[in-house]
Amino acid sequence: MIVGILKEIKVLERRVCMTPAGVVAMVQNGHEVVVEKDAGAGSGFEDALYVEAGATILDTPAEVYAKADMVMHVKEPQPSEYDMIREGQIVFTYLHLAADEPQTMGLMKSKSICIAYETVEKADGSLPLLLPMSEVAGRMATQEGAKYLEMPMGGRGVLLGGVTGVEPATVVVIGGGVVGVNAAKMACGLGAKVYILDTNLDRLRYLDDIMPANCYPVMSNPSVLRELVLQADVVIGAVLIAGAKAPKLLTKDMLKDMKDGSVIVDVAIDQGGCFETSKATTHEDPTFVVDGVTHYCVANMPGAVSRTSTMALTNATLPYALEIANKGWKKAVQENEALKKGVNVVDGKITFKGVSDAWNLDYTDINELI
Ligand SMILES: NC(=O)C1=CN([C@@H]2O[C@H](COP(=O)(O)OP(=O)(O)OC[C@H]3O[C@@H](n4cnc5c(N)ncnc54)[C@H](O)[C@@H]3O)[C@@H](O)[C@H]2O)C=CC1
Ligand SMILES: CC(=O)C(=O)O
Repeated sequence: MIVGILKEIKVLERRVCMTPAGVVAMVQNGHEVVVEKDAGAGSGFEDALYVEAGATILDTPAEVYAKADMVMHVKEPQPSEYDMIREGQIVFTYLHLAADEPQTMGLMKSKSICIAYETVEKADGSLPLLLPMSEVAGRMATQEGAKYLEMPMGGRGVLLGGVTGVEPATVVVIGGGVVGVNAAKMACGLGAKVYILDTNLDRLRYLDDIMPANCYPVMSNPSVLRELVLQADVVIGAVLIAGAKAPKLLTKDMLKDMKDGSVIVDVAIDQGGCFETSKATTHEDPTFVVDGVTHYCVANMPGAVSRTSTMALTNATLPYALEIANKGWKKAVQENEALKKGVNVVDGKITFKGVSDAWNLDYTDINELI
């Protein structure tokens, strides 16, 4: 198979979807790899390293789309790319289609096979290709919260951990999954008072066992949330209903009673966001203020720490990319249930329920197509 590695084009997105080490593995398995010029430069992987690994460098995305059987990205294809995608081509990347109607339509029209990293799901419910970026985004969420609490950044001038004789900040994390735990771990390590909310009692029990003493796992419901966000200096949104739009948990009404200069970080923005006032921002202009509360809503947070993220992401995606390349998408999906859950669009048909529900489109069971 010919595998195409595209350069990211979202604002200040510097990750790349395959390291030179990944190219070596592809080539060893008998595949040809074409890499768009400078695709890895933002993560410290120059073109020469890809050539040494056995890849060919192409100048433009159009050439990569024209040549490859499977194209890989980190972020979703942008509108300028929809018409370059060929019928029957495999597109393997983050898609987040339940939050992006134009992209859903663009990919349906392309008649390609679109496999979303974020909906690949193992039998235990874990999301192996979302997990590494959730670890990064969770850890970053606390850093961003701490940064925007500083007075020169428009915050209320509170140090997350406090100091001797002065109480620490209160951090409320909504969602106790991978993002939530990583955010809470960082906030606890810095000495904040941390509440972590989830609706899954087993998960809360687990968090109660493993988290440090300054972390309080709490059952999430609207009245508890209202009470806690009023005390909060930082609120981190980290809920997920896999592949579906995020529920709006922090309402406009709650927001207006929050402390002036407090910060909310909506990590779930890639699934539409879990705060009513959220709208996606970019690394170029990451924040905006509503009712005195700073909103940080960057949909590709890990892009800011591109080298760490590229390595963490490709550690997870490479085995799946190799399986698709080695077997072809149909056989790979027939033999790997986790990968099957990643298939969102096939030949113009939506095969992921969360996406068809989000846009009122017909749903086709993937088993009818393989
Ligand atoms: N903005 C960015 O750059 C990035 C965003 N993300 C996003 O972060 C979100 C969270 O991802 P993960 O932590 O990996 O998911 P996860 O599945 O590990 O955790 C989600 C948690 O939310 C909980 N939950 C669901 N509904 C809830 C509710 N109403 N109240 C409280 N908790 C609730 C679930 O029980 C689960 O424990 C996803 O939307 C993911 O796509 C992930 C990485 C990067
Ligand atoms: C999860 C995701 O969309 C990202 O890492 O950008």
